[in-house]
Amino acid sequence: MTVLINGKAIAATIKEELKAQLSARPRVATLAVILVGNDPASSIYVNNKHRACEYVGIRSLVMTLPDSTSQAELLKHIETLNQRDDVDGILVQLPLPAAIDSQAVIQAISPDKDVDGFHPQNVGALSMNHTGFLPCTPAGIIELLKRSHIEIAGKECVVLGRSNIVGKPVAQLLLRENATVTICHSQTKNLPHICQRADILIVAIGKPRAIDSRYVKPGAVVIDVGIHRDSAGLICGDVDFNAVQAIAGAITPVPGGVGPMTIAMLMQNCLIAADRHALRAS
Ligand SMILES: Nc1nc(=O)c2c([nH]1)NC[C@@H]1CN(c3ccc(C(=O)N[C@@H](CCC(=O)O)C(=O)O)cc3)C=[N+]21
Repeated sequence: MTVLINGKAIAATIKEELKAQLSARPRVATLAVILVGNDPASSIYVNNKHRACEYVGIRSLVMTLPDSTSQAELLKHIETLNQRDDVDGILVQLPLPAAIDSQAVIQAISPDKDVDGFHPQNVGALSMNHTGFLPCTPAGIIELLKRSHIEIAGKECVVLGRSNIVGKPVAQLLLRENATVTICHSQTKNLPHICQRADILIVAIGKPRAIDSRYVKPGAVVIDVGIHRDSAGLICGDVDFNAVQAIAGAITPVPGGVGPMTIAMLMQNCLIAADRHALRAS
């Protein structure tokens, strides 16, 4: 019997917990989100984040800037938000227009307000097990495994993809949880063979339905980070769900798997940011 890992339900539980904690704080937490341009997927995600904020009781300020915004203008907005004492967390939705250097933008965000966990200081903190902000998708994956009572310590984990926002940080977090971790990428040889080793397979390659049953050991846990809209308009992941669910021990659906957990972890990071902010001010 394959277990369907219900990220939507687990995320709802976490948001419920955060709502209770936030309501006990004397000061309302505030997240500022900057969206540059009008990519339809980005608009959906930003909207989902805004709705989650409203639900848990975080004040959300969404700043929508035109596609023509210059890097200098964007940096000026970030600097203003860095200085504002009523703003606890700052998120600049990615991807940014090609004319803007995302790395420069990420580095401009105060590490104390970097609720995405993308600033080099927070990336370094993750690899050294220091206090920082964990990136939301990787943190959401670990939380999904823990709340599904899936043991990580000692397990063979294979991560497909080496991006800065998912592959590399989720590998770090799995390592921190005492897994044996292999990271695979576009130049990995014998990919199906290596994936077959995995007790836990994390797929973050950005290719619709690319991973089928040849990559999966019977009974393995499969976590699908991808999100795509196919030619028929259906939302799908990087995993061919219908093919893999027959063989996996547990699997996340898309939608309703990792995506909602990313947002729940963002809400958690906002609470943490607000608490640390209050502590610094006291
Ligand atoms: N600075 C920054 N931080 C991010 O965290 C960030 C980003 N940029 N850029 C894009 C990716 C992607 N991402 C998602 C968030 C929610 C869903 C989500 O809510 N997914 C729903 C369905 C969404 C739908 O209806 O399309 C689900 O999987 O069930 C998906 C993807 C955050 N990202």
